[in-house]
Amino acid sequence: MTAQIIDGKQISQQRLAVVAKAVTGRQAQGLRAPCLAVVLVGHDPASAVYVRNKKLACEKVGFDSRSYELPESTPEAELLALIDEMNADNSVDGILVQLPLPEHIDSQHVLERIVPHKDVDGFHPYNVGRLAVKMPLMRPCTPKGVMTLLASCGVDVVGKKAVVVGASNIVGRPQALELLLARATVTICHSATQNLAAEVAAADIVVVGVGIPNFVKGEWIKPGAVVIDVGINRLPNGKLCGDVEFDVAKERAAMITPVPGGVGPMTIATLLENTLAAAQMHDQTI
Ligand SMILES: Nc1nc2c(c(=O)[nH]1)N[C@@H](CN(C=O)c1ccc(C(=O)N[C@@H](CCC(=O)O)C(=O)O)cc1)CN2
Ligand SMILES: [Mg+2]
Repeated sequence: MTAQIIDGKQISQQRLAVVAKAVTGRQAQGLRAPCLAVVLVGHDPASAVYVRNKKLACEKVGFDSRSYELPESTPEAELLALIDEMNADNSVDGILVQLPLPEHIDSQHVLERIVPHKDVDGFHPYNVGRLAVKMPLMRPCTPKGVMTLLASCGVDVVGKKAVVVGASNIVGRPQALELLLARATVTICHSATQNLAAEVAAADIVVVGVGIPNFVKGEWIKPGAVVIDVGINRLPNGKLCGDVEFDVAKERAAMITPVPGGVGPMTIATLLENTLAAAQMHDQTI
């Protein structure tokens, strides 16, 4: 079997077109365009690319965006003060602080400073907690984007055995909560998992986000499984690759996401969907 390659780029463009239409609709009603504030601290080259792509996506759908590019040495207190300003600013609907932050800044402090209704990344413990108690509000973009991909490809998650490899706050943990919300039977694997190959081999749906090239071997994949690769690794030759051994896995899976062009573009489309939702919630409070 050769897998269907899931085209995340195309699906993300369809989602962005829906967001763009909603912006035009808002403006026709006399409402302003949603506004996303993006904060980048330091000069991590990958983060700079992601932030630029987020700003371009905002332009594409007609959002306003504000950009704050702060030096690597920015004190945590200064960043917290900027967040306080944006929290209080009625013209800002969504606030995003690009991760990772420099070592001297406590990321959790920063993420918890954003008011939950402007937390379009869905990283505030309030929003993670809401997802855990089946009352999602702002949902982390990558895991929600994965659920959109699965739904767009007609994958029925209910009752399926889903295995999430990686337990990070950005991907693995919220991904497991999303899959549980969708009524899959979920296993989370991490660095202390005893027999990873056997766990993966039992899965109907595998989502991998560990940040190690080719970490999940193609021969572990159950024939007919759906494989979602969240990893984005830059190889010494400059090429990008995921966390799954793609060439072998694609000969066993029913569907698989490529890297690039799979989950990555969905993360940005979902961020814009969350920002639109934040603006809609904001309309209801004024
Ligand atoms: N505040 C946040 N920080 C980080 C997040 C996040 O969701 N919020 N996730 C990642 C990085 N990320 C978004 O910020 C992200 C990563 C990759 C892509 C993407 O489109 N990738 C492309 C390839 C792009 C390239 O050429 O490098 C793809 O996979 O096709 C979008 C967003 C960590 N930080
Ligand atoms: Mg830190």
